[in-house]
Amino acid sequence: MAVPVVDAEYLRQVDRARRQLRALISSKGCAPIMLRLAWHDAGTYDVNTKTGGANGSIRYEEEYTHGSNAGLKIAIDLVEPIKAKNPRITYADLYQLAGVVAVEVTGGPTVEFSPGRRDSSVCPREGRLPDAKKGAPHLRDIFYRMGLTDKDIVALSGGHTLGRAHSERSGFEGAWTEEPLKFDNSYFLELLKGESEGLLKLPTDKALLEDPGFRHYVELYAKDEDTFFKDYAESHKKLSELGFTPR
Ligand code: HEM
Ligand SMILES: N=NC(=O)c1ccncc1
Repeated sequence: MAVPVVDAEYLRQVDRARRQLRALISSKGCAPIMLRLAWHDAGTYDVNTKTGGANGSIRYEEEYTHGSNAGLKIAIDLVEPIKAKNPRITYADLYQLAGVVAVEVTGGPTVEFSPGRRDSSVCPREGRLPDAKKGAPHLRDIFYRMGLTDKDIVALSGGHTLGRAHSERSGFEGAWTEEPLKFDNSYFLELLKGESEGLLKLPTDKALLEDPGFRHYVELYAKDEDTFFKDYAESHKKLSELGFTPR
């Protein structure tokens, strides 16, 4: 699909959509699923073939019906009225803007947003997102394929400070933290605390503790929330621009 022309009107619609997303996400408490939508659209990127990435393809039934995307049609439908009111914005930009606003309205760091992502009608085959039942080697296979690093893997896993698992979607159940609508470093504090009644730790979450390369960052972020926020903002921007080069 065509590369969007980011002119004054496009930028005006981005500002308007940002305000509308803030209102929607704050009023509905849907920051977690919006962040998951943005990450699942972008996380299909393959740096070797330059396919997938933050291109809006998750809006197609072929992709949102992938097992790993269970539940995300809710987020896709929630943002559709904002797309209708701001038609110049691509879905690719809108989904990433929703992810950035979700982090902002829950008290997380400001993530820089550059508009201009083009929409694609090509859906990647299922299997590009991580399998929660696996461990460190799998995490590296998946995220290195995106072009991301160990630091990105741990910082971005901090996104599990928000929201919860739903057994009917993924087979897992529960939140990772005591305050699932507050973006902070509590995911890392809970990881180091060990098992807590009622809180979730996925096998992939536990892998961050068992692998020395990952554990270094878990301990850093548990100790220093400012450093977590700085590193998270950088990694989230990288994730949100997979397959896109800001002009
Ligand atoms: C590191 C590999 C990852 C794995 C294996 C993983 C796995 C999962 C699983 C199984 C769920 C539960 C889905 C459900 O049942 O509703 C989930 C939820 C979630 N994930 Fe991840 N995730 C990963 C990385 C990320 C990243 C990078 C982000 C964002 C930066 C993220 C953000 C979220 C959020 C916000 C939720 C909660 C959604 C809700 O409350 O509806 N995850 N993740
Ligand atoms: N955040 N990641 C997820 O929601 C997820 C990733 C892979 N499989 C199921 C769910």
